[in-house]
Amino acid sequence: MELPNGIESTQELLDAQAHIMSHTMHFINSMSLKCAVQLRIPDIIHKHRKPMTLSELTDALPINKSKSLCVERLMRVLINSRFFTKLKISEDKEGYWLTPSSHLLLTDKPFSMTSLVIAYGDPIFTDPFHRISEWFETKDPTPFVTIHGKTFWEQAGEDLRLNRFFNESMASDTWLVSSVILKDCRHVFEGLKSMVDVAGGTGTMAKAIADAIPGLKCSVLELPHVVAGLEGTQNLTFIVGDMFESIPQGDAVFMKVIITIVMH
Ligand SMILES: C[S@@+](CC[C@H](N)C(=O)[O-])C[C@H]1O[C@@H](n2cnc3c(N)ncnc32)[C@H](O)[C@@H]1O
Repeated sequence: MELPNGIESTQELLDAQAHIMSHTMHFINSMSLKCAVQLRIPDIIHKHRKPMTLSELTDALPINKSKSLCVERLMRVLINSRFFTKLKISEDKEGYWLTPSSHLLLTDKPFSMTSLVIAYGDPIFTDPFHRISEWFETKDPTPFVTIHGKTFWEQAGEDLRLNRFFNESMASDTWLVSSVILKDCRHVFEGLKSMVDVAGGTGTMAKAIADAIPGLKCSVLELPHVVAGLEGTQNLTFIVGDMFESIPQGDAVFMKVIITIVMH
């Protein structure tokens, strides 16, 4: 067998093929994760309170039972990506159990990331990634604009569903991050009198910081559709504006998930 140019051994040939296959199929990991959240597999296993066998899990799932064999395949993908683990129940039985990551996929629990998984797995986010090469040929600022003819933020301003689920998913992420920041980096905010959270979403971070630091007044600069109907408090103010036009004065400026997402 003649090896292609640039490949020196059969092993290198097979490694290169596996490498390409792995990256080509990688989207299956994201979609399997989304499916697990939609089917509430973490909740079902958690509610069972002990490792769950394949047949117990299949019975508990709201699925067409003719698909039960595929549950095993789905769980295999999810175990491989460390969302679940398999534990021995008895000599000849194993059961699925949660990992630290799947504890964050329980609904209605602190730090739940389910809304983020669903939001980022939505076609509104994934479709533009199918069109990146086409976007490179245009002058459009993002692939989202190539598909929808407007920026993501403009679209969210017109589409209530998108606005709601995006804001919710950001708030859930921020809930977790704000807890860690206030636990480990509280000293950064101490002594400040005012702080502006630029593009601060629905104010989850600013509220957490303002509540934790006495004497600190926080404001959130945001687009109108994000803060419509939200009311501030004595130490939290919502300001409608465009961060590319002006940023209100403050002792400190806070930005989370802005530089890479909004600045282009
Ligand atoms: C990825 S989200 C991050 C939200 C928040 N910082 C968080 O981490 O939860 C980006 C935010 O930027 C806001 N945004 C986008 N363009 C903006 C602009 N020109 N001026 C102010 N806010 C903007 C969006 O409405 C959105 O809430």
